[in-house]
Amino acid sequence: HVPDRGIEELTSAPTKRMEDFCPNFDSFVSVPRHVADSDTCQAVMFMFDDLSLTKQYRIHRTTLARFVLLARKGYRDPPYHNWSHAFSVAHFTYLCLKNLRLENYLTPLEYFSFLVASLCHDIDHRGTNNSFENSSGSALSGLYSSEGSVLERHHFSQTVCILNREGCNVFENLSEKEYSAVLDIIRDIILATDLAHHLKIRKDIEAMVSQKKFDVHNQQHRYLLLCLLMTASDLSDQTKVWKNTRQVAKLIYQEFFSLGDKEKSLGKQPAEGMDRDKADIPQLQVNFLNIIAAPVYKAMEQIWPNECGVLCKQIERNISNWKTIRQKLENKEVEKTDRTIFEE
Ligand SMILES: Cc1nc2ccc(C(=O)N[C@]34C[C@H]5C[C@H](C[C@H](C5)C3)C4)cc2n2c(-c3ccccc3Cl)nnc12
Ligand SMILES: [Mg+2]
Ligand SMILES: [Zn+2]
Repeated sequence: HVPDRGIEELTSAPTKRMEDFCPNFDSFVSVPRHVADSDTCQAVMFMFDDLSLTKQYRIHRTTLARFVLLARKGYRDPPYHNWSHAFSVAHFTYLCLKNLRLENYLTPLEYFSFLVASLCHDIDHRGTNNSFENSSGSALSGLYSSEGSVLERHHFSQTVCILNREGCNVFENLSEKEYSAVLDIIRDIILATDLAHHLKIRKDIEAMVSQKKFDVHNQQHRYLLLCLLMTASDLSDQTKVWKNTRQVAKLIYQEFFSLGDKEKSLGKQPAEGMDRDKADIPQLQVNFLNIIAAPVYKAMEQIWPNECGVLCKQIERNISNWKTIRQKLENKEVEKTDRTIFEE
């Protein structure tokens, strides 16, 4: 049951203008985690309106409100993979749609699906990971382990359930054919958020962006671009100011270490990055940012040098900050405690 109070508030006249949500709301320098939790659903409605999606696809306000509220309700409350993450990912997608002129790179249905998929890409996340789902023989792995990307298939399935709910389908005015195309695009985008999948295709992405060969008529090129941009949105906390990056790392390792504790209680040895007794967080983050995150935004910079330079610069600053913390720990200048790593 969707909270009616929410629908009333969301469908009545908007109480906030863009700048009221957070400073520079439509610029890459803005920090969506600074938007008040009580304003996030209204801010999502604003994004659909501001991108003219509400008008273009004739989405009733109550339908959009119900959809956003149900998406929010679909998220649980683990330290990181919660509604705040979903909102900040959808916000980065909005920034890309708005600042990178994606109407010139994607079809209208891909453009629309990208924002919807971003909002729903982690629905019903349990704070676990695919390796845990498979090794614990969970219900989700029973359903999806033969295809892989167990969690991501579940997030997609939950998204379809929301769209099938009475009065919640933001795609209700599309034809049968368009709706089926949209579901395929949303599935591809959500499956692309499995980092193991990203690692498999990133050579193809780099080949496409390096020779400035992007061909908007090439369906495979548009698919690779959507995968790149979705991963960029999923990791976008790393392109923000250091305090945000550091705070997010704290949440991620809270989630990782709780999972590691759970694996230990099941008599399993967690991976080093999930083991609170072994993980060297500054080192792990320097590696993650250098090997996985930075190349994502460098690939974007090859297509949009003027707009994405700021993202690459901020990632470099954040890497350098992790290196400074690592150096202090190595020099034994400071104790290796959460305070040192996450608060100083
Ligand atoms: C800051 C930051 N650090 C992160 C450090 C590590 C990993 C991580 O999953 N590593 C890998 C390392 C190899 C190859 C694959 C599969 C597994 C084996 C596990 C990935 C993710 C991290 N991450 C994410 C994120 C993105 C998508 C899903 C879940 C998450 Cl948590 N978003 N932000 C961050
Ligand atoms: Mg995910
Ligand atoms: Zn995510």
